[in-house]
Amino acid sequence: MAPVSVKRILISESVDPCCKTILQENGVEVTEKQQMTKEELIAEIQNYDGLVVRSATKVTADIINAGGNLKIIGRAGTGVDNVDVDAATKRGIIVMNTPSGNTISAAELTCVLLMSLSRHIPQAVMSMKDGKWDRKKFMGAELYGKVLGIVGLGRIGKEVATRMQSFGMKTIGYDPITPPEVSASWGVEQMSLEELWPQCDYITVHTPLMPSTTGLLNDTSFAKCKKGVKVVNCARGGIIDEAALLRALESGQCGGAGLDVFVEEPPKDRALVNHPNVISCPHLGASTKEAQARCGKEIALQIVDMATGKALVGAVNAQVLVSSFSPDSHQWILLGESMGRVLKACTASKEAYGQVHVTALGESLKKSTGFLSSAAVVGLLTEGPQKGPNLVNALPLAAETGITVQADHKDNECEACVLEVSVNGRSYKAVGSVQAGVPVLLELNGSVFRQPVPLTGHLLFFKAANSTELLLSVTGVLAAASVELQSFSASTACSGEQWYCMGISSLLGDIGALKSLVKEAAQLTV
Ligand SMILES: NC(=O)c1ccc[n+]([C@@H]2O[C@H](COP(=O)([O-])OP(=O)(O)OC[C@H]3O[C@@H](n4cnc5c(N)ncnc54)[C@H](O)[C@@H]3O)[C@@H](O)[C@H]2O)c1
Ligand SMILES: O=C(O)[C@H](O)COP(=O)(O)O
Repeated sequence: MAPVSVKRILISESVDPCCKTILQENGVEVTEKQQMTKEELIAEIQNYDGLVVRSATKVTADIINAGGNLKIIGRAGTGVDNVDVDAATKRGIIVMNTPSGNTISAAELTCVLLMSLSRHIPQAVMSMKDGKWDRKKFMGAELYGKVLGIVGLGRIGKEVATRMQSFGMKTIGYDPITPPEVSASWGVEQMSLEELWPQCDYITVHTPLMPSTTGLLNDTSFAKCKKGVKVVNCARGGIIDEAALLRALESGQCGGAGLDVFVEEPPKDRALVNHPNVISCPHLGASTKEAQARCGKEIALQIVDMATGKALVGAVNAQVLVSSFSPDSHQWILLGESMGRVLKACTASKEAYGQVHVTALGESLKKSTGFLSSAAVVGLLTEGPQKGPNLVNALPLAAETGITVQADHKDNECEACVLEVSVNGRSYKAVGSVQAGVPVLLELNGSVFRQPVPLTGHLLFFKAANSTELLLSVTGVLAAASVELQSFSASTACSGEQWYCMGISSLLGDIGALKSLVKEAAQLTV
């Protein structure tokens, strides 16, 4: 992919100083401004190409839309639920995170909360500070031999499991994606949630917050648990329904809760925090020197790699772009975009495309179907030289305008890209390739060019019946408009007509001057 120009970055939260240093060492101007109000951020964001946040900055659609130059939102951490990723994608902005930088710290805090719950450590500490010596009140229970249910067996879930196994806990779990044989290899037996709830002495959740995980532990699931079950939420507020948790604590169905995260942070409603069987932290899972140093460094390096076109790591909304960072991909992206623009010009379509079908031919393009189809859609949807769609938002924009995009790959001796579009029941087709590092057009609507057409500069396409006078007349029109002919290519005849392409020094002021000479004509700059 072409490097994304990132010159100015705003860091809106307390991110490790190494982030700023790395960005500055790579020529990026960095401004740090913390605790801005939403209005202040909206006013400020237009001055930046990038924004780096942790979890406290709510990067809402109105902030994203105010960022006219924004190209990248970097999350120095894991959860991106504070970023409106859909709004960013629509605006063509890459969102990236550093998902493994704080895994160990979050897992360790989870283990600390589990241990604290078993021995009432925070309550005992407070009682000591109060001058008491209460040995009876804080009778605990061993973790040894107890069952720990882990909901969400990703990075943190796995680290929690292996650590708590060393205390002799039996670890069971549930995850819809992690295969049971994988979790079994690190000692977690998977089962359905229905089977899991009644077996657990402790439950800890490690999923992202999304509709399917909101309220995972609720009145119904608490009712299925052992009486006195203890729960930990070090993932996101709301995965354990807060009102249901309070009810379960009050009834004794839940024997204790360790909470690092809340639906509202800081929580205005203090009922849970103040409950005697709740121990809580102000979202400290990632607050270690090591985690912050990792996340700060990783997000800075990821942004630098993206901006220099080296690699795309950690993007959560632009998977299709990952393979576009290989050294050869740049010219193929240009090809896809140029072919889209050629078909757009030659169909002169003011009507929406119904279907777009991109076929990547040849072994080496096997992983390129994603970015080739996005690039072709960029070309088809681009309206002029102004900032238009890009590889991040092309497919969502196509879907929004009712265009169906299909992409596939076929084995072929030579590498090529075939782009077919349908407009109003008519089909148009272009075939192109990259030859000697230059994107070229090989075929247009069934007519094969005798010489590949380099897709660069100002191009004039026209279709007409072959005749010697035709070319003289067309060059006459060019000369009259002081336009120089720079290259020429003609296709083989298809149904008695041929496509011609001329490289020209500038676009014709009035392409209508060719009207009486040709059947179809289009010009564009690529
Ligand atoms: N408290 C903190 O400071 C802190 C620090 C780091 C991460 N986190 C949070 O911890 C959570 C987990 O982080 P991670 O790095 O392990 O993420 P991860 O992506 O590695 O793992 C999440 C797992 O949840 C699973 N999952 C998704 N839907 C599920 C469902 N309905 N039921 C069960 N499992 C489901 C996924 O398949 C995945 O395996 C995230 O929400 C993250 O934001 C909090
Ligand atoms: O998802 C995360 O990475 C954690 O919740 C940490 O958030 P923080 O960076 O705001 O501490």
